[in-house]
Amino acid sequence: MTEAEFLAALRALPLHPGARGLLDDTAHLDGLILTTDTIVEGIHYLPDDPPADVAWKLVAANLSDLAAKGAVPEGVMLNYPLRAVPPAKAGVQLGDSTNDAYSSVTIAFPTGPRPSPGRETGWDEAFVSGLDIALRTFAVRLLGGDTVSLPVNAPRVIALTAIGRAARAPLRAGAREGDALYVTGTIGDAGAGLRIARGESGPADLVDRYRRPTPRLAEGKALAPSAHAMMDVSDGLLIDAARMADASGLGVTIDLAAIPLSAAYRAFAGDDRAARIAAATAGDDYELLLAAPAGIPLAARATPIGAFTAGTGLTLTDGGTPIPLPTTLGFQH
Ligand SMILES: Nc1ncnc2c1ncn2[C@@H]1O[C@H](COP(=O)(O)OP(=O)(O)OP(=O)(O)O)[C@@H](O)[C@H]1O
Ligand SMILES: Cc1ncc(C[n+]2csc(CCOP(=O)(O)O)c2C)c(N)n1
Ligand SMILES: [Mg+2]
Repeated sequence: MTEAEFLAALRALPLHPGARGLLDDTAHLDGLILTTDTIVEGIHYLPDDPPADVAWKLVAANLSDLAAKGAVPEGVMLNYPLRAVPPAKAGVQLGDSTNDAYSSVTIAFPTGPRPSPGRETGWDEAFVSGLDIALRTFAVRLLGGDTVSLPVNAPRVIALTAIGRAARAPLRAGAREGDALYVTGTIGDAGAGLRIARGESGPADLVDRYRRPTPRLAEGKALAPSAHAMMDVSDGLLIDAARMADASGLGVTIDLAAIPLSAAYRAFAGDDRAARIAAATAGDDYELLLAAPAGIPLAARATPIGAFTAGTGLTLTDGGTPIPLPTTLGFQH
C-alpha cells in the first residue's frame, strides 16, 4: 500500500470532526491544535547524524506543523525507543558499526535472556541533551510520553506529539481562486544538505539546514491572519502545493523561476531548470506555503511563486512558459 492509499483507507473510518477529514497538517480540538510526527533512522535522518540533531529535527518537524496553523506551542509528548546492542558490540561507539546499510541488516529477535537496552555509548544521553536545547530554543515543555525497547539492530523510530493553541487556524483547504501562492525562506537547502551529508562536497551550512531545520513559528503566527490557507513544506514544494490546491478544490500554477533559492544552494547545485526542480521536489524544507490575495502586504516575508486557478492539478511554468511536470513531485512513503 502507498502512503496515499493508506490515508485514503483511513479517511473511510469514523473520523472526529477535529480531524478535518485527515486533509490538514493538524487536528483541532477546542482551541487546541494537535500534531504528531515520527522520524525513522535511515528514512528521515542518517544513522550517523548526531543524536542531538535528531532530537532537534524531531521537535522542529512537529512544531513546523503548528507554525503552519499560526499556533503557539503549548507542550510535547515523546515516544522513545531504547535500543539493545549485541553483547559483542557492547561499548562500541555507534557510527563505527555496520548499522548504516539497512538493506543488509539482520534484526535479531532474542529468544533467550534479553540484552540490556540503552547501552549504545552515549546516544540516548546526547539525544536528551539535544531535546533540552530544542525545547528551550522553541520555548516549549515536555508533557509526557512513553519509553520502549527495540530489538538488536532495529532502526530507531522516534515519535513526538505537539500541542499548541491558535485563535484562528488557516486550513490547507481554504485557498480561493485568484489567490497568490507564497512561500517563506528558501527552498532546496535541506535536500542539498542531505546530498552533502551523504558524501558530496559542499558547505556545512546546507547540512545544517538538513539536520536542524527551523520551524517558522513567528512567521506562521504573523501570516495566519492574512492566509486563506497555510501548510508547511515537508515532502517537497511541488507535492505540498498540489495538496493544498487539491484540498481547496482548485488548480495551482507555480513558476519555477520564482522559487526562492539561497546563494549557498545556487553555488552548490546551480540555477538551471534541473537544479530548480531538484530544490522544489527534495522536501525537508519546513518552510511555510500560503494562499493569500495577490499584492496585499504580509506581516512576514514570503515570496510569491504562483497562483490558484479554477480547475485541478499542478501546472509548472519556467519564466511564464509551461513546462512538463517532473516524474516525482516530492517525497512519498
Ligand atoms: N497513521 C495515521 N493515522 C491517522 N491519521 C493519519 C495517519 N497518517 C497521517 N494521518 C493524517 O493525515 C493527514 C495528512 O498527514 P500528512 O502526514 O500528509 O501531513 P503532515 O502531518 O502535515 O505531514 P508532515 O508531517 O510531513 O508535515 C493529517 O491530518 C494526519 O493527521
Ligand atoms: C536519510 C534520508 N533520506 C531521505 C530523506 C528525505 N525525506 C525523508 S522523509 C521526507 C518527508 C518528511 O517526512 P514525513 O512526510 O514522514 O513527515 C523527506 C523529504 C531524509 N530526510 N533523510
Ligand atoms: Mg505538514
